[in-house]
Amino acid sequence: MSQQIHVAVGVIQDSDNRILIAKRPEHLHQGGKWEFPGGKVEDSETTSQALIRELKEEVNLDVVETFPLMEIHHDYGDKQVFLDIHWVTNFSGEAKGLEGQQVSWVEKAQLRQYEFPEANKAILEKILG
Ligand SMILES: Nc1nc2c([nH]c(=O)n2[C@H]2C[C@H](O)[C@@H](COP(=O)(O)OP(=O)(O)OP(=O)(O)O)O2)c(=O)[nH]1
Ligand SMILES: [Mg+2]
Repeated sequence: MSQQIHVAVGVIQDSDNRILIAKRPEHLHQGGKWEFPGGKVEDSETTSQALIRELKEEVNLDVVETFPLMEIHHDYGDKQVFLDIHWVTNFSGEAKGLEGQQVSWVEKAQLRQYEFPEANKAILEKILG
């Protein structure tokens, strides 16, 4: 039986109400699709510690405050994920793809034009209403 992967995910919104998305490198699971930045929660850390660490490592942002948004369990067949998703509206720094990935600030109304992993459909429903 394969283990579920616990992932801390940030829906990062700036003062113009734009959302930060990043393109997953092709060689990764769900590669080539756009995602909300985040990554695996390590055994030694809380979800919020993981989120702070991942957003610094991946997109160069210093998180100040987060609020729980939703939790999603999804089975991709080859991988089971538990996405622990938080709003991030309070942060500092300039967003940069520090792992070479493309990052983009997108108007909410434009988000549906991007291809996301299947599990993200519920996130889009929630934030777009
Ligand atoms: N970050 C993120 N991951 C997502 C989203 N939607 C979704 O299904 N996932 C899945 C894809 C991956 O299977 C998993 C995240 O794992 P990952 O490999 O990117 O984790 P990581 O950033 O810690 O990367 P790694 O260096 O440990 O490999 O969650 C999303 O919006 N953001
Ligand atoms: Mg990641």
